Amino acid sequence: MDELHFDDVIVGGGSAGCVLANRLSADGSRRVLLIEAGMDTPPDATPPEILDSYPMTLFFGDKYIWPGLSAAAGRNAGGRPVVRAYEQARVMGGGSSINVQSANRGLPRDYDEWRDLGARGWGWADVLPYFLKLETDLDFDGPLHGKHGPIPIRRIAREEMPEFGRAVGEALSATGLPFRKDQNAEFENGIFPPAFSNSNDRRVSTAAGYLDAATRSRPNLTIWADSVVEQLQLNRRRATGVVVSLSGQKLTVGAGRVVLSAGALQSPAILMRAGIGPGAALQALGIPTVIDLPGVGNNLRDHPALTFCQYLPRGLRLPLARRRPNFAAMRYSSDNPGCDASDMYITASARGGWHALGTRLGLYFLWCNRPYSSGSLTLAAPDPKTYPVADLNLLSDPRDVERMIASVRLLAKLVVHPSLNPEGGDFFPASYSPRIKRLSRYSTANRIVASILGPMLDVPAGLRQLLIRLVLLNGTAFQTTLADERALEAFVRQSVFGVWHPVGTCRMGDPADPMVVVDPEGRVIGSDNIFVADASIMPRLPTANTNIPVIMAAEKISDALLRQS
Ligand SMILES: Cc1cc2nc3c(=O)[nH]c(=O)nc-3n(C[C@H](O)[C@H](O)[C@H](O)COP(=O)(O)OP(=O)(O)OC[C@H]3O[C@@H](n4cnc5c(N)ncnc54)[C@H](O)[C@@H]3O)c2cc1C
Repeated sequence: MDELHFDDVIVGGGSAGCVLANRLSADGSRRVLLIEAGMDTPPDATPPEILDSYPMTLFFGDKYIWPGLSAAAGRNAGGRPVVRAYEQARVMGGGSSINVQSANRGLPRDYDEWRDLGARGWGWADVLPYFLKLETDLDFDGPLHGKHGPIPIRRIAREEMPEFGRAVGEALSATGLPFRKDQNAEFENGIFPPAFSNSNDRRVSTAAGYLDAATRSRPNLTIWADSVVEQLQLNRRRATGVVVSLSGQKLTVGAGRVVLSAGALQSPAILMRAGIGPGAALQALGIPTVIDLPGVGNNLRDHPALTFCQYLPRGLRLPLARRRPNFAAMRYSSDNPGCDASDMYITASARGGWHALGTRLGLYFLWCNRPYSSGSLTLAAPDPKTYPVADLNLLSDPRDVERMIASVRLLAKLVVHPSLNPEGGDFFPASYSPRIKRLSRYSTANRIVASILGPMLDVPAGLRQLLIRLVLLNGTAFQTTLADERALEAFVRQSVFGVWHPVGTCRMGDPADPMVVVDPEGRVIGSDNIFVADASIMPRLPTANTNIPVIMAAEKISDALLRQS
């Protein structure tokens, strides 16, 4: 056998790719190659910032992301796309190595919806065994929890909450929603302690959980890091291999099967460059169509989100030594006509940044968990070095913008609570504007700037609010925006961004549906041996962050691939 030939070539060692590498190589008769563009994170040499329970420094630097990647998020007042940086992982473990570690499954109705949209065999009863398989829940057991999987999941009990956790719980409970304990098994609305893929206050990525030392020592598993797949090679509808760029050298690797796990932006781009996608658009770029699949790149979805900060009185601040700052999550219903229940989500953290400014600020994420808007991903050029064009097209559906506006109002009302800080002027949008992003990067210069700005916030409220307005808000108090319907809508449209959950660009479903890209086993429609297993295949967003659903999907497709071997 040719030395550079593998039975399974997995493209992308992210949240999904590491799962596939483990599960497929468990069959000792198959030679498996995992190729990751970013650096490796072996068990004994994982950088401390990746292990850190506090992740915010990771994605405000270029080391572990695709530098310069951007996406159109909302539209400005003139209807023009607002293009913003869109951080996506480039490191072993992918998103699971840099994300916030929130570990949510979503709701049973999400997967029943996938099934009803044509993804046969992906209803809640079908996917639950894979949610159980992937986890070791450190807090709960019973029929809805796994105890033996590679990803540990834990929460911080209310009794162990620092003062901020208790205060924010009290503030959110003004909604009348009950406190609940387990967002992965209680499917009603409520205020939950967030669940995290984390053990002993250390991140457990899929690289850590699935590519442990024992798995890495399997003789039939080869792992190439710092290696970029530039091309999928085809003979008609069959993949024969991939072209890899490795330290400036190009290498061709033969493959019995190719599994694309390069994420929702890159997997469809790899397909399109190989001639699998919307025929007319490919031809316009001079790419001959091999399989005309109009759904490739279509159906790009993310949860529309906004972020806010609140100045915290001294007693609510979290010492930097306590790493994990997230203490509450609220799942609730907008009650907007025509919208599903449990469609909105708010999380609260006791730290707005890693520096002296951030430690004085609480951070609130607000997002719509059941958006109706969808966008698209297109190729700008056939060249693999040119990023695809991502248009999240957030808020194109009026129901999405209406719900975001109402939720901003709700959050602004809830947090101005005596247990937190009753001063309305101390609550203001962060929304990761370019200015806030620059200040969030981990650097000595920012440490110095923040160590000057931070203590300046501890002045009397009037002065502080003036400072916030002038330095962070371009002059206009947020309360003025809140009081003006049109200004608030313009703010929401301008500031909305995706919460790093792109999905749907290689939608899974019924092969008879012309917009479907992969069948329920992950096989690209019309191809012999090309599969997609990552966030791209999701027909719709789950009512949750996407990492745990991606791992579940990778487990399920691994099973299907093993059955075919
Ligand atoms: C900043 C951030 C915060 C997030 N927070 C959370 C959270 O708290 N909880 C949660 O559930 N979800 C979160 N998410 C989302 C979640 O992490 C993703 O949905 C998930 O990681 C996607 O998994 P994936 O396997 O589809 O893609 P990825 O994990 O992105 O993996 C794709 C991998 O493929 C590699 N790759 C791409 N192209 C090539 C190529 N041509 N050659 C070789 N390798 C390639 C990439 O480098 C990457 O490592 C977050 C994501 C980000 C980016």
